[in-house]
This record gives sequence, structure tokens and C-alpha cells, in this order.
Amino acid sequence: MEKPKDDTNAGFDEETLCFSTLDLFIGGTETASTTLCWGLLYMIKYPEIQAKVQEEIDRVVGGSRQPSLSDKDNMPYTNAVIHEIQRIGNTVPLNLVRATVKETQSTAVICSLTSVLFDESEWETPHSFNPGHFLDAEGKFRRRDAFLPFSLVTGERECVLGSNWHGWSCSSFSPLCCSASLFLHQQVAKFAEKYGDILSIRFLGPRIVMLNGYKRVKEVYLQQGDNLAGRPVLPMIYDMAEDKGLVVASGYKWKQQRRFALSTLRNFGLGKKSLEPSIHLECTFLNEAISNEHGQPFNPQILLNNAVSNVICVLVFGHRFEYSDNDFQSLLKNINEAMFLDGRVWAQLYNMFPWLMRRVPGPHKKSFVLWQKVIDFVREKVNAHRVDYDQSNPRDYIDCFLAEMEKLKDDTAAGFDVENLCICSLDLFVAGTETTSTTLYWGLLYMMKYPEIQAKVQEEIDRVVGGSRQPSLSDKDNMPYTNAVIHEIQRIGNIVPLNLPRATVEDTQIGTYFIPKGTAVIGSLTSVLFDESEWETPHSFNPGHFLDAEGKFRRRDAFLPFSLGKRVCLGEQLARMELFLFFSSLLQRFTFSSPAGVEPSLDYKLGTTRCPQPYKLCAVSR
Ligand code: HEM
Repeated sequence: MEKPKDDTNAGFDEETLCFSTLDLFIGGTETASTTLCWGLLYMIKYPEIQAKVQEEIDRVVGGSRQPSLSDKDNMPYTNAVIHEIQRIGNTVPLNLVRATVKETQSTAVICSLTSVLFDESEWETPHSFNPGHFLDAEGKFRRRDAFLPFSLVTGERECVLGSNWHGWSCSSFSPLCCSASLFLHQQVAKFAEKYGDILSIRFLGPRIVMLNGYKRVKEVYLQQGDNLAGRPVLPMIYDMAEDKGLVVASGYKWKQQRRFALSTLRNFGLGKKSLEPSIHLECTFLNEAISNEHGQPFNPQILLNNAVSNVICVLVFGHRFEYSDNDFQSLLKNINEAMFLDGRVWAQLYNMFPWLMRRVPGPHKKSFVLWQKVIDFVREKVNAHRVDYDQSNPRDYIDCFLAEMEKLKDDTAAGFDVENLCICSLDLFVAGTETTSTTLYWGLLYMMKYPEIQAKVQEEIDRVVGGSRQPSLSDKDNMPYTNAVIHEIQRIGNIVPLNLPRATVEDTQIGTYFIPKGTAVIGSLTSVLFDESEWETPHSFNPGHFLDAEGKFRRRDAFLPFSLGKRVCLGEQLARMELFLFFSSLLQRFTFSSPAGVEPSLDYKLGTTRCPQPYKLCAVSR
């Protein structure tokens, strides 16, 4: 770290040190020990081979000293047996994924080691345990070209410890994990083309079943119903909130909490016209804050975050937060950062090796600290409610929950307790903030990128609503173009690309496959929102996807950004209301453009959600 100070790209820093050490540790443990496990198993299975190895050891080494590497050349049979164990044990069957470095768009390449170690044109009896593969007619050790369990010797990513050390690592784990989420959401579609629309993927951790394409995702999510209503236990989340809340709970507790949250939020106007005034008020505040920027470049992300968050805050906590409230703004920034960290390599490593990651430093520790601050904030709100709570006059979700706690005192399994109240409120607050505001953040970016589409939306708003009042939900049916643009922003924004994982509650059949109880299942939303058999131009921003020949709004079955089935997004109706009212109100008041000389970039940042790279815009009053 001290030597090549100027070369920051070489990665000589503390974080890389932690990860490289982790790579060596894991790569040097799991692989070699698995091979030894196979070795002993084969020795039990073939006692006559075991006896021949022992005869050679006794003859060459004797019993008074340990076998040494210098004996190896005199022990061809033992050496052949070890090689054959490695060949037939085939512990890294698919090899580690490589990615092309030049002239292709990060294509994943897998050179299957199974196909090499069992190649029928290379091995005499590929499927039998036969040390003879490595012995010549005179019983001398014989090298074989197709013996490549460490991957390829000439490849730069051959196992670093590999054949000299008799461990078995094969490349580095971090690039694999780092690319895992990217790899999953971009490459799974390509694998689906080749292997079908049900894939089973295993990245060092438990098996995940991936469903691809509108038809398959819809069929499985609807047919499996309750059976697919579980969530897998992810150590990173479990260590923070156990199985509390709305998003990660499963079973009876989840059912009770979801039912209660939906009916309570509906009572306060979720999905109904009665909520419109509170969203209108927030639109007014947001527009005012934006006009205070006087057309100068600024990043609207935190403002959008705050405005959207206020809508759910009124429902859950009973009040909104001023845009000048620095504590609240830094809380929103914490959520933003924690959600980003939770979608990164550290969280994936944590979920794979929790026993280890609990002990090593790194950004995953930061994520815990950030979430703890958010939980403390929610707990403070809950405690304040408990002080002045009046059962006859419930003000918000928290008050209603406190009332339900008294009613359902005896049903402890339903989760009506203070700890669960904190995490349920947190879930509503976070899920209700990040997703909708990220969609609006994409929306303004697309409007800058396609000013002609922005102008058509504004023309429709001017014609239907005019400038003297705010757009209302009752205008929506008369604004098919604006509605189509919002839908297209949600489709192409694809903010939850892999959906949230589900888990099977019972052993089950998906297609022709048997899926054991507790398996994680992911219905990829990318594969649905970009399904080439459903969308005319899946990769272009095209509001025409949602318009018929006469320019009327056209619903599309494959429009599933909120997922579907038993755990479909609980806030779908709220989000749809918010998107229409905020978006049309913003375009009624402003024209958005990129700062002079800056070309809007559609690059994204992938954390838990898929978010635009931070950008600035100019909002000029109309
Ligand atoms: C554009 C905005 C939004 C998008 C794209 C979105 C998307 C999603 C998706 C894909 C899921 C996973 C569904 C599944 O497992 O199949 C989900 C779950 C959830 N969403 Fe949303 N969401 C949005 C807004 C909201 C809002 C405003 C709220 C606040 C009430 C909310 C609350 C939730 C909750 C509580 C869950 C978990 C439901 C459960 O596990 O039963 N979401 N959302």
C-alpha cells in the first residue's frame, strides 16, 4: 500500500486488503477440503484401491516418517489416485464465470470444467473412478492434457494457489460477487434464451430459482399463490430486523400484518380520492422549492425524496417534514446510502458467509449503523405516540397499531407488539419513499433526454387542465399521453430489476422441476418489462407502448413493475396516484433541461434499486 502510492487503480487500499484476504481464505479452504472429502469417500467405496495406495506408501515411505513431496515421483499410483479424485470429484463443475474485457458488452463466459474433465474424446472411461487414466502401461505416472481442474494454465485467471499448492481456488471471488447482481439481471435473460425460462442458479450460497419472461413469471406467481408467499431468510436483513415488519416476514405474522396495514392505510385514504388534497399540498411545496432554484442547475433527488416521503409520513407518523429540516434530510440520505450498500457486493458476501462477515470490517458494517439510525428515528416517533395516544381518535397507522395491540393481546404470533410496530412503520416509510421518488428521478431525466416528448405532455396538460388549478386524478382519463409517458418511465426505469425474492412455503413443482420447501424464487421483472415477445421496442423509450392507434391509453398485461400475486406491492395504488399527481404538476409548472453543454446520461447505479447516476437539471418556470 505504501509503495505504489500514485496508482490508485491498482487497489492497494484497506478494503481490497480485506477482500483479497477473504478470497485467499475462502478459496484456500473450501475447495481443497471438499476434494479431500471426496478422496476419503472414494477410498471407502473402493477398498482395493485404498489398499494399493497403502501398499505403495508402506513400500516407499514406511511408517517412521511422514510422506514428503520428494517421494511423489516414486509414488505414481498414489499420485494417479489423487488426480483421479480431482477429475471425478469435479468440485467446480461450471468453473468460475469470467467476463470478456474487450470489444463486447461485459459478456459472461463460462468454460464448463465438467465438459473437460468428462470429455469422452479425452478419457477412456470418463464416468468411472479409474486411476489408470493417469498411469501408462508400465505403471508410471502419466500427465493428461484434459486434466484442468484448476482451470487453464495459460489463462490469466487460473487458480493462483492451484496445482503447486494442491489447494483449489480458481480466480478471485470478489469480481464474481461484485458482478453478481449485475450479472444476474443482465445475463439471466441470455441464459434463459439458451436454457429455458426456469433457471436454477447457485453462487456459493443456497440455490435460487429464476423465472424469466412475462408468461412464466405470471403463470408461476398466480398459480403458486400462497405457496410462493414466503420470503427467504437473508442474514444481512435478519441480523438487523429478524423476521419482523411487512417486507421480509412470512407465514401467519406476515398475513396478519399485511391485512392490517392495507385496511388501515385504506381508511386513511390510500388509493382513494380523499388522499388527493394531501398530495396536492405536497406538490405545491415541491414546486415552490424548485422555483427557488431560479432555473439554475441543481440535483432534485433529495427534494423529490422529501416530497414523496411526506405523503407516507402523514399516513404513518401523522405529519410531514419541512424541506429545511436538516435532520430529516440526513435521515433520507442515510436510507439512500444504506439501500445502495445493501445491493452491493458486501451484502451479498454477508448473505453467503454471515459467520465471517459479522467479524470483518467493511461497508456492510456501515449499512448496519445507517439502518440503526433510521430505526431509532422511527422508535422515537412510536414512543411519542404512546405518550399522547387517544384510542377514540386514531391519527395515523401508528395509533391504529397501538389499538390493535390491545385488541390482539393474546395472539402473540400475529406480531402486534412494539418492536414489530417499529419495523412495520420503517418498511412503509422506506418502501414508500425510495421507490416512487426514484421513478420520478428517472422521469425528469427522460424528459430532459426527449424534450419533444416533454412538450407533448405539457401540451396535453395545458389543454386538459390549464394553468389555473392543479392536475387531478379525475383528469387522468382525459390525459392518455401523459399517462402513457408515466407508464413508460416505470417500464424502462425498471427500478426493482430482480423483484424481491420469494420463497416456497411447501415442496412444490414449477414447470417440470421439483422445488424443495424454502427455496428462493425470483421472478425477474427485467425479463418481464423488456420481454421481446410483449413489447414492440423493449429497449427504447417509447410511450407508444401504452397508446392505441387512436391515441387512447392502452393497458398492457406485461406492465408489472409492482410484481403480482400474493405479495404484490402493497403501495401500488398509492404509488400510481403519487406518480400521476407529482409528475403532471411538475410539468405543468416547469420545463426541465440539462445544464448547458451537458448531454443527459441514462447511466444507472445499482443498489437495492436501479437509480439514475446523480445528475443536475435546470427547471425553468413556464
Ligand atoms: C413506483 C413505486 C413502487 C414500486 C415500483 C414498487 C415495487 C415493489 C415490488 C416489485 C415489490 C415486491 C413484490 C413481490 O414480492 O412480488 C414491492 C413490495 C412492497 N412494496 Fe412497493 N413499490 C413501489 C411503491 C411502494 C409504496 C409507495 C409503498 C408504501 C406503502 C410500498 C410498499 C411495499 C411493501 C410494504 C411491500 C412488501 C409487500 C409484502 O411483502 O407483502 N411500495 N414493491
